[in-house]
Order: sequence, then C-alpha cells, then structure tokens
Amino acid sequence: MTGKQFYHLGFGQEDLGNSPPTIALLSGDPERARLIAQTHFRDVRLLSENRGLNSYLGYLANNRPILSATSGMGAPSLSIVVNELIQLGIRQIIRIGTCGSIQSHVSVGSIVISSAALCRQGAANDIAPVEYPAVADPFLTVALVKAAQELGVEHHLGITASVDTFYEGQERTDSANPYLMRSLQGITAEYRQLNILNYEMECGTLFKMAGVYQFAAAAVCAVVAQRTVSENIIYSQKDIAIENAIATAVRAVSG
Ligand SMILES: O=P(O)(O)O[C@H]1O[C@H](CO)[C@@H](O)[C@H]1O
Ligand SMILES: O=c1cc[nH]c(=O)[nH]1
Repeated sequence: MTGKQFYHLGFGQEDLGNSPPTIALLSGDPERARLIAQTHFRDVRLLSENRGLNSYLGYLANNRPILSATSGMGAPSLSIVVNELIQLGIRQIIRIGTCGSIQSHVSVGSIVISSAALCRQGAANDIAPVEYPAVADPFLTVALVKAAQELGVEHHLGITASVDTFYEGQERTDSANPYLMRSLQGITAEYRQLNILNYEMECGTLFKMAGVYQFAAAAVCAVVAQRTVSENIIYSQKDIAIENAIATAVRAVSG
C-alpha cells in the first residue's frame, strides 16, 4: 500500500499504477469478488481487505485493467464504496449480484439483467429525489444481453425491485420478526403484476448514483430463490447461477 488511501476501500490512487482501471465489477460478497479476480483476471493483485470490502486489481485477456471490488450488502454500504471508486477514476460499474425471482418464468439458475430498478431504498434519497429514475446504462446493458446470448446462458431483461431488507422488504415471513407490516403484505404479488422480475438490495441506488455522478452502471444477478414457490435459497443451483452471471459480465467487458 502506498500514498493516500480511501478510508473504506483501504487503497488509493497510487496502488492502481500507471494505467489505472476505469471499470469495476462489484459484488455484494467479498468471496465473489475474489472468485471473479482469481478465475477471470490475469496478474491479479489484492489491493485491500478492509472491513470485508476486498478489492482486486487485474487484467482482462485484452489487457484492459479492471477492478473486482466488494459493495457489501445493501445500499448504504454500496453508496460508500461506489463514491470512493468514482473518486479513484472508475467510470463503468457492473454489479454482479444474487437475487430472488418473483416471476414464475424466471427460474433459479438463470440470470436477470436489470434494465431499471424500482428503488425502495433510503440511501438513494440522500442522492436524488425519490422520483429520480433508477436506470441502467443502455450500452452496458445491451453488452450484457449480447454476452449472455453468446454464452447460451438463460437470461431475462427487465425491471428489478431494489429494497433495503432481505426479510421484511422482500415479504419474508419465515424470519425472527413476528409481524410483517400491513403495507408490505401482498407487495410481492403486486410487483409481479407490475412485471417486476426480481428482488435484490443494491441496483436502484447504484443506478441513481450513476445518473447523478455521471458514470455508466449495469447489473446482472444470479437467481438463487424462486419466490413464487418458497422463501428459501436454492443452494444446489446457486454456484452455477453465480458463475453464469460472472461469465456474462466478464464477456460483456472483454469485447
Ligand atoms: O449476493 P449480493 O451481491 O450480496 O446480492 C444480494 O444478496 C444479499 C442478500 O442475501 C444482498 O446484498 C442482495 O442484493
Ligand atoms: O431472495 C433473494 C436472494 C438473494 N438476494 C436477495 O436480495 N433476495
């Protein structure tokens, strides 16, 4: 580590070398950030492991420098990481996440590429008004779709619901909370009728930040739960779904 470090990321500009990356792949899970770097980048260097926000610098096959970084779970943590990444010169961010499907045709094991997000997230309200659109970058999004097509990965393009909680906000009742507020009872069925594809916890705030800060953001999430059937995570298909999401994002930025 050299020079000024960002407080949360734990590394700084000088750690990125003479040809700093302008693109970052961003995962909620630090283990996914490590997996992406170690299996898809060459000449990988661990930049930091601060607060579980593991960050790796590496190169794509086309020699483009790239970061694999960790957002942590939820919009407040993501907002801090993204703010610091943008200060470091990152101009394109692809979130590689996991999600729960709320449509019967969006199966566990497939991936969802978000065209936009319904943003029910408190952190985003510190960045832009609630009505501000949470929309993905069209060019990165088309690149993700094209990559999924070329890889033969089952994919769905559409609107994502980004919420602040995994349990209450996604209408889970199998939880420590004995009372789900009336305002949340039935919300999943309503979102289904509104053609929302999936639940996750970061895209909406990421997309609003992209609009305000002027960078390009997109998201691809592995479907690991099917909420038309149960509240459970389907572990048997989790790893393959995540690998499909990672392969899709890496191919999209490798062209
Ligand atoms: O797998 P990640 O990227 O963390 O994404 C999803 O998983 C977490 C909840 O289990 C939330 O962060 C949600 O958005
Ligand atoms: O159901 C799910 C699965 C992963 N991540 C979520 O936010 N929800």
